[in-house]
Amino acid sequence: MLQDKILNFINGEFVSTNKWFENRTPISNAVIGQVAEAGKAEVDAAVAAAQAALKGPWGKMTLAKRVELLEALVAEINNRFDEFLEAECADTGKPKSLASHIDIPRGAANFKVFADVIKNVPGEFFDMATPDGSTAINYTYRSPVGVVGVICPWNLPLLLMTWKVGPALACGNTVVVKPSEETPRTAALLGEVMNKVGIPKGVYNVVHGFGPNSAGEFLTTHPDVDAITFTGETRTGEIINRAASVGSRPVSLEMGGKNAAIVFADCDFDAAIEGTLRSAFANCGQVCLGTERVYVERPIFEKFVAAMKAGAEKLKIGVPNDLATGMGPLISKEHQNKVLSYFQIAKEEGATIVTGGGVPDMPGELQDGCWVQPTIWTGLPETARVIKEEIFGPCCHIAPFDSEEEVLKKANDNIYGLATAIWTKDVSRANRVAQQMEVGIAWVNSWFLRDLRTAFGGAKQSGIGREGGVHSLEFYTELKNICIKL
Ligand SMILES: NC(=O)c1ccc[n+]([C@@H]2O[C@H](COP(=O)([O-])OP(=O)(O)OC[C@H]3O[C@@H](n4cnc5c(N)ncnc54)[C@H](O)[C@@H]3O)[C@@H](O)[C@H]2O)c1
Ligand SMILES: O=C/C=C/C=C(\O)C(=O)O
Repeated sequence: MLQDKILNFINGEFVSTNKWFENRTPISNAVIGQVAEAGKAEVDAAVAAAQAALKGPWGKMTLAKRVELLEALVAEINNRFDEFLEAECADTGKPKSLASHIDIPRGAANFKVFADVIKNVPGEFFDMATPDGSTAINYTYRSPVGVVGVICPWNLPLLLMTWKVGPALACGNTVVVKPSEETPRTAALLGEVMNKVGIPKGVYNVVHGFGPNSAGEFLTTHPDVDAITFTGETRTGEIINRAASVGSRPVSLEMGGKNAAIVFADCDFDAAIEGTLRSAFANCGQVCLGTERVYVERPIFEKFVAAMKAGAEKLKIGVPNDLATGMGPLISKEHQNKVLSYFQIAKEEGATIVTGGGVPDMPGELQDGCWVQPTIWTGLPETARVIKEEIFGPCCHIAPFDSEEEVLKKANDNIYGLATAIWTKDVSRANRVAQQMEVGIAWVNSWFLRDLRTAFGGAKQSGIGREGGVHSLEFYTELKNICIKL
């Protein structure tokens, strides 16, 4: 059953306020709930609870017990899998077939992987000679950074939130989470799970609201927040980076992308088409790692465009519960307007519209939903805005190329540097191109294939820092060197 009132979660309790905002489902744009917006007072209370928890039972807990609790979280998320699925699909409109494979299982896996990391990570040790002929030993010790402010986007709400809350808790921190105003449900539901498994009060807190002059700003400018981790747009990340600079607090930023796929003529054609269709249209194109620029070696260009067109036109646009649905709606009317404005810009820039470019006909109440067609363009110059700017919708431009040098230059000519997908059977070339791509993540003959122990993050304006596996420890712990003269 979906809740009609979505509350803040502070110090182990669900907290209402006297200011509410609407929770809408993008499949029809209907209001399906009301969310209690946290003001300064609630953010203060959440941060104070998180500070207190650091000094309480959580701070004193053994690593073994913490790991046990994280593993209990995994089990309880899995117990309540269907509720998480329902909540995520209500907020986002994404197909259940997608959320049941990606969003919710990763919500659980994000706790498991960091429980394992923290159990197994070794420290560093150096033995040294001292000037007086004696010796000293140096070893490292990791302490939590403290209260971590977690600011989340709406595209993969539970997945991206737990990708930060998992390592934060594994390392012994406490958190105050600000979910996106578009997708408050799963963060609130996780509060119930925290209580059920016995995570001490104040360790996990959720404050709902917006960015400027709301919970987001109150949280990131709060002097008792010790570190801030953010996923979202680059422009918002810059504001958060400035907020974090007050008090010199550590910040981790996972931001926008304008990712290029590079398809060589020797690729496994069917695999390249399947992967590129997924990377352009999965989650209605609302994946930071998604492909919006495709470069295809000229001998297979026409064939590739035709196969992409056929694949896009086969995608069934529909509601979450329909297992045949291949693509849901965009997140909101505001975002639909943004994406449609780029569809218009593409026309004005002189693009050839291979397929899509508008709003699909939807029946009944779905007419008011935030739908757009999967869209493919060709024929634009590299300077076009739809090739330069992140759109975050189900669309891509496909351009031919003739040489490796040319395609590398084009693919790298962007302010973003998050991810790439390279399609070729030539392993030497794959390695050469991957090394020269200015990105944090390079996939070869795959896309969104995630081993959670690997480093994840962006180059250039796509991010600062890396999270994942032991890399997360760099951000979520304070590394201390202890030197003992013997
Ligand atoms: N690199 C990655 O790992 C990654 C992953 C997912 C999404 N993204 C990016 O996220 C974007 C889509 O998400 P979005 O639209 O929710 O991003 P957004 O930047 O609009 O919002 C993200 C969060 O920041 C909050 N926020 C906004 N202004 C704020 C302020 N002044 N102070 C504090 N908080 C503020 C929002 O309320 C929301 O919770 C895309 O650009 C996408 O590429 C990046
Ligand atoms: O939309 C962005 C997707 C990010 C994915 C991850 O952060 C991940 O898989 O850990």
